[in-house]
Amino acid sequence: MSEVRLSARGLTKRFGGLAAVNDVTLDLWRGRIHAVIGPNGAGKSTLTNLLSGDLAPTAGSVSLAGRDITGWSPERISREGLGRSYQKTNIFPPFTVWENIRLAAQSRTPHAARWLQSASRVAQANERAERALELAGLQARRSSVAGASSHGEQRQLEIAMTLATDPQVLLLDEPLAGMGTAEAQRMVDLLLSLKKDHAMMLVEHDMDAVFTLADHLTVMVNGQVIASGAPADVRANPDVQSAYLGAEDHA
Ligand SMILES: Nc1ncnc2c1ncn2[C@@H]1O[C@H](COP(=O)(O)OP(=O)(O)OP(=O)(O)O)[C@@H](O)[C@H]1O
Repeated sequence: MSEVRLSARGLTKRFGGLAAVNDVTLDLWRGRIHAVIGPNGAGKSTLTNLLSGDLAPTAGSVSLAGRDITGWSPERISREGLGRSYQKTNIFPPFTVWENIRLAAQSRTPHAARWLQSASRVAQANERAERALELAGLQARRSSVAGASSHGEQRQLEIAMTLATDPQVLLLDEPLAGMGTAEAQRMVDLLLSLKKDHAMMLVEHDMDAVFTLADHLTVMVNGQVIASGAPADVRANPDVQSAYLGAEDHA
């Protein structure tokens, strides 16, 4: 059965006089992909930063698995089960694919415990890394130098590094950016395969991918949610068509 893993209520972020995110309420459910779309400057990245703890909200609250995490640091939120990938690749290019994933798995260990790495902690990190490598379909690339991998493989690696922290919730910021058709299809398949065990929020400009992947679609314009619901209903909404497409023309 689906369950809410992450909830935002009345989330607002002001930068001076600008409300970059204005009273946004949304739920992320395990087993569902929730896509957030909107023209440039709509507030999608700011919303993602508020959910991950990279920004503190001006107003509103966020809860993860029923626990209020408003104002927590990104590291603490990550340890609590939220994984986030960034628009720009975050990998260590000279290291191998495996080493990158292994480092990400280790980052899950609290700082204080890293000096006292017991054999069981090392084994747990190795297990998480192994599982993430497999989930992301990167077994064949295990020993490749990350920086020498294709753009698509680097984005896959980033997802694997996020998975290595064992998240319940995944926030994915434009995972298909800069990909060719074949790479994009591989990423779509990967995201679909991760849906069952995760609650996922996807910020993406590739509309074909959005309509293939999304179970729920939210449209933002000027910091506000103008529509949210089943993708077919949202697509047919005249407000979305005029506001979103109208704004996109001027983006
Ligand atoms: N740190 C900041 N200081 C001031 N204004 C900001 C800051 N970050 C974002 N903004 C403004 O907030 C608004 C929303 O920006 P945001 O990057 O969240 O939009 P977006 O929907 O992610 O856009 P894009 O699709 O281009 O990534 C924009 O007007 C932007 O200029």
